[in-house]
Amino acid sequence: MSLFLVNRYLGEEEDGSISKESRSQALLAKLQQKAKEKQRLSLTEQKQHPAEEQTERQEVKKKRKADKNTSQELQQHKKRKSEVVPLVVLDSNNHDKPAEEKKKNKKGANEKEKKNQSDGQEDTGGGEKEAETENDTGEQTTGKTSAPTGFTVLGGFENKPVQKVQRVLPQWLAQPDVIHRDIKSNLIPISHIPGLSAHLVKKLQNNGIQHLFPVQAEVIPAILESAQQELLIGRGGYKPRDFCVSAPTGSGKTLAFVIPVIQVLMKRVVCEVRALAVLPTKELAQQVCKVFTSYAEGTSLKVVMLAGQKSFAAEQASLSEHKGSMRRSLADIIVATPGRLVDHITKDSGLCLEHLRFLIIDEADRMIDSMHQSWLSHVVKAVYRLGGGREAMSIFRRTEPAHVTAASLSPPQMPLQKLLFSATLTQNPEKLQQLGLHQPRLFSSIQSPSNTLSAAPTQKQDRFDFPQGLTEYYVPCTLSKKPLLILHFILRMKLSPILCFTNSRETAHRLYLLVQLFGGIQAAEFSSRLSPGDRKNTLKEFEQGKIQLLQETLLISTDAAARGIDINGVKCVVNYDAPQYIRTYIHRIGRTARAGKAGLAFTFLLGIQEKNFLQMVVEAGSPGIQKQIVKPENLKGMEARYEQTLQELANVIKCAWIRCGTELSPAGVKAVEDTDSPDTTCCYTDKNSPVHLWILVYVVAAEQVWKDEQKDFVCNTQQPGCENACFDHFFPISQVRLWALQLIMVSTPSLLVALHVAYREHREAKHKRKLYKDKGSIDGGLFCTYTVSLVFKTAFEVGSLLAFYFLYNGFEVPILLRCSQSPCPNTVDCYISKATEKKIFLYIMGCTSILCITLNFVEFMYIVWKRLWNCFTRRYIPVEEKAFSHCQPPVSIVNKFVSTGPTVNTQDSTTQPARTSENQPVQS
Ligand SMILES: Nc1ncnc2c1ncn2[C@@H]1O[C@H](COP(=O)(O)OP(=O)(O)OP(=O)(O)O)[C@@H](O)[C@H]1O
Repeated sequence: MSLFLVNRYLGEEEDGSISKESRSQALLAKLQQKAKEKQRLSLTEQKQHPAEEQTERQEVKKKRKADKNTSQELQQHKKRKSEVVPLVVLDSNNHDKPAEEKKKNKKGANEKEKKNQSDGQEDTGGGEKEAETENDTGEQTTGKTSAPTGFTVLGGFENKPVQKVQRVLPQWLAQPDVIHRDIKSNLIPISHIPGLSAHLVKKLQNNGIQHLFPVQAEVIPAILESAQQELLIGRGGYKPRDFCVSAPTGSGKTLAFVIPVIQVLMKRVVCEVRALAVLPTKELAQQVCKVFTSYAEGTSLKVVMLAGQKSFAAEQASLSEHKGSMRRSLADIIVATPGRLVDHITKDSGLCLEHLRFLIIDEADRMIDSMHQSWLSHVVKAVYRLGGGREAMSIFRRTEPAHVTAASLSPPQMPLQKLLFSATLTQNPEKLQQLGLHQPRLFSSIQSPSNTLSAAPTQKQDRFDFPQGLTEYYVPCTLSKKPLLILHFILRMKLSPILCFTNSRETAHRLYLLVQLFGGIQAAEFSSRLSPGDRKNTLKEFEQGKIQLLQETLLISTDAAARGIDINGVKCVVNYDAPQYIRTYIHRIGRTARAGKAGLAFTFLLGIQEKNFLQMVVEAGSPGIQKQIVKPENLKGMEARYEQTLQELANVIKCAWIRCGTELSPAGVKAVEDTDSPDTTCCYTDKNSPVHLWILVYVVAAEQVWKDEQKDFVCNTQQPGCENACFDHFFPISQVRLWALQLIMVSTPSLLVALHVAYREHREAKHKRKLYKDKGSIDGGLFCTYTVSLVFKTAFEVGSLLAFYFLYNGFEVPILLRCSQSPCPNTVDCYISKATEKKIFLYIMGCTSILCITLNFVEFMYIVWKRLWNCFTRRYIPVEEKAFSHCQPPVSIVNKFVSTGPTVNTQDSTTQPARTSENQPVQS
């Protein structure tokens, strides 16, 4: 019925020069004028066709009457059917007709309306007609035509297409302080940063930092300036503005808040919690806590972490101590995860946030997503806990932020300043609103149309910035080829260390087992399967593996390591499974190309994923993702071994099921592997087992040879004691016992190795995953144990051999011995039984010892040589690898083994290398 269509969004009428008031006045005048015109028109029409109208009215009346009858009938019918609620049909005209008929009517009405307009309103112009046809404004038009005659039509101006609402960002979001994207060419010397304390300058220099990155150079002075009035009040008595920082991954955001917060808090007198950094995961909290601790060293500031790494009680003890009724805070800066933080707040564990000055929210977009946990409201409540009573009058009185008025500003207030950091900060004001920011100021490196007030209305998603040194590729593949591809990347393309992301922990685990069985790669798994402690160790070992240049290193991870984790020296990130969200993609690939370095990111894409993924990446503002096709020939060499590994994996899984009867765990798999494989570390000790068995047989045989030793030692004398003295002289130590002693001594070092191996197995079983390298290799501490054991074994063998030689006159066992020992009266003749047999046995023992010494020596030389060889081959990196490590455009390295087929974008052609010897696989 209503014909007022007021377009609230004035789209094309917008003119920057016209003020809002004048625009609305103009609109009002226009509306009034059009209403008058319409009224005049309808009056004229009424005068022109009074007879027609009369007939029409009668017809309408008749129709209504008929409708009324019908509706009454219907009502009665329905009443009869169910006597529940009487149905009142207000307008049977449309409601009782079938849908199709209604549509027809509508359409007809539309057409009629259009005709009327073209006939009667020639002044509306073609453009409007077009607009009406384009936009299906059926409802409004129907409303217009179905207006019963006899009513005064109000307004009645022509329909306009409904304008799309333009996204107009608040000014602080639309016009941020721009941060340079290129780190390398925008380094700022520390000395150029105003207001940085000497202590921090020295600390930075000690940590090898001479220049600050652009984000640090912008944000640090800004935060320092906002805290110029020390801790109590903001500048000029006002609350300081909150800061939001959006900069690419690896651009140094952590230091951008650590440095100013430390500098501001350094001057505090009483220890109270004044800074709280909230991070989404334990690993991140740990990382940030480490940076805070490092820069707080040498000051009286205390940093405490609340992330569940320690027990709740231990964390509680680290927060405060009580002396009588007095509470003393033990923390100035707290780094926490939201869950644990809320635990401490709600359980009143002694965490006092009443003096909180800085609330740092790192990975802010993720933290906004976790807002349903209402951690922020808990924090805010804890901060403004001081309510009525004595404190209300205090100078430190804090009230929750509300509208700024003269009254609210009159008492000075200790402000709570929020600092938000993220590489993918949302530009959605509704989301940001949840954080209750106070006059926020945005620092951003994004140069997109969204930075202008007339943001593109078609923009479906936020745009983000990508690290400068990053080169992105996608690799079209099939599901079955993915494992082969990752093996190819690591073994043939030598892109190690690789950080490989999967979408689920099951995929991560399966891939990990496969790579382990394939061999030649030091792989580790990082997912929620592991305990936090193990995750920490895994990251550490992965970094160390890279430092030690041990082997090809691969970390297979779920998105647990996608955000914020700073792993030193990751050359290449592989998205084994394509990420579903652009933010996930940006954070994953951001684990490489950090701090201005170069890096590669590969995404394996199935045919079905290609279109959507590429569209998502391009819309997010990627500088360009290139296509790489790995030729099937390049994978051929590995296929046989891969097939074999798949079979092995199937067997291993089967055996694990049979033996363990449980879910396949690395420990279970290892147990099966160890028994199935002939070359295990356990077998180093077991390898000696046949030898020992053989020796045992000897011992038993020797017992037979020597059992009559003293009984059959006969001397030609009656003098008591002489025979004993002579036997002792010629056999100072029983040969059998000496030999047994030799066996014990030689076996002891092997026992040490066995114990070490058992300890490692115990650790792996405890942590339910494989912690050590290949079964056959003696790595880490086991290498030392094994080498020491070899040295000792050899020494014992040599010692026993010498003992035999000197004690038994060079393995001589004569039949007749001449003895003149006391108490023998003179020289007497003594006879040894089975002398020749004993001599032969001694020779065999001697030869066995010599053989063992030789074997030990050869083995020792072999493992030392192997170790040296590994170091040698690793130290001398092939020229092309060196080129890569010196940040040459990584494209050439990629193309060493990757051929480019038909490409999607033109950049591909530039990445195609000439087929030279350099492009051949580097065989180690
Ligand atoms: N001024 C600097 N000079 C040299 N290295 C720096 C500097 N600032 C930071 N770094 C190093 O850069 C790396 C990345 O820094 P940081 O982890 O703070 O990045 P980020 O922006 O927080 O990344 P993300 O968004 O992934 O969390 C770290 O290893 C850090 O030590």
